[in-house]
Amino acid sequence: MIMEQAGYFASLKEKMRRERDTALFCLEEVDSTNRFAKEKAPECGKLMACALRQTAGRGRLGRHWVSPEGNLYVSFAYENTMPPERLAPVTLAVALAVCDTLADFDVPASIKWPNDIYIKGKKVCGILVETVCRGERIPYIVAGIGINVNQREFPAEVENRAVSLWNVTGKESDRAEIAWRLKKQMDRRMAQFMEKGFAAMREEYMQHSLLTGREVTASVPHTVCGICIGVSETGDLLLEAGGKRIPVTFGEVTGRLQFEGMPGEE
Ligand SMILES: O=C(O)CCCC[C@@H]1SC[C@@H]2NC(=O)N[C@@H]21
Repeated sequence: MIMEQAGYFASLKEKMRRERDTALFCLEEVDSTNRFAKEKAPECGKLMACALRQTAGRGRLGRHWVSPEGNLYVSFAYENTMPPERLAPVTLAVALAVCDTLADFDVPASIKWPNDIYIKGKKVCGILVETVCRGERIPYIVAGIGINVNQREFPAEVENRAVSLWNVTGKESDRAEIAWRLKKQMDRRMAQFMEKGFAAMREEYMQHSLLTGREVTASVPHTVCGICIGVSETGDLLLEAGGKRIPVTFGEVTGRLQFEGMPGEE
């Protein structure tokens, strides 16, 4: 039984009362908060949609995001002012907003490029950014964020890869407080991104980068194995292999992630 559930939405609504520029939706159950936010954005503009559970949560690369009660499932819609060709690294800005939020609760976390959030070598949060398109234009961006908060146990097939805040802190966390902080950090990072682009936050991203200095394998789409030397000003992952610098713009990267010395790592 998750004790904080009873007050979650009431407390979030209270905190959001003065945020008049953002429409808030608190949903007991929805297929996907991202799908919901994409549908509502043209009518409502800036919005925040939270759900207790999702029946068809969407993950990256067409995967399913299993969404039991106890965790945070939230999507934000923002009006986009960035030209489409400069928009790709917005997903990295969202990852930074999640790290900023977890830091507010004294939980240091790392980013596995492009936008998976890790604590102690295990994934605590997934991010899926989608767009609302009108012809050539992209009027809205939807950033969907799933944070494992009060889930205590994971299915056997993912338990060595997934972690929750409960696993890390040993206590229940207040989702309303986390959602509220996340909203503030998202507003800040999205404004920074729209105004100055990813280059303005690249250094901070690098400080959270889980892969830098590690050997990683990327599918670009052919498989490349190299040492990660960081992230470019346009948000590409940079690998060094065979004396060459190889930018990776999209796809899956893998590497040995349970190692020492990174923020939030053991
Ligand atoms: O790591 C991933 O594959 C991304 C997972 C993103 C999950 C979140 S939960 C809230 C929002 N709604 C969705 O349907 N997906 C995102």
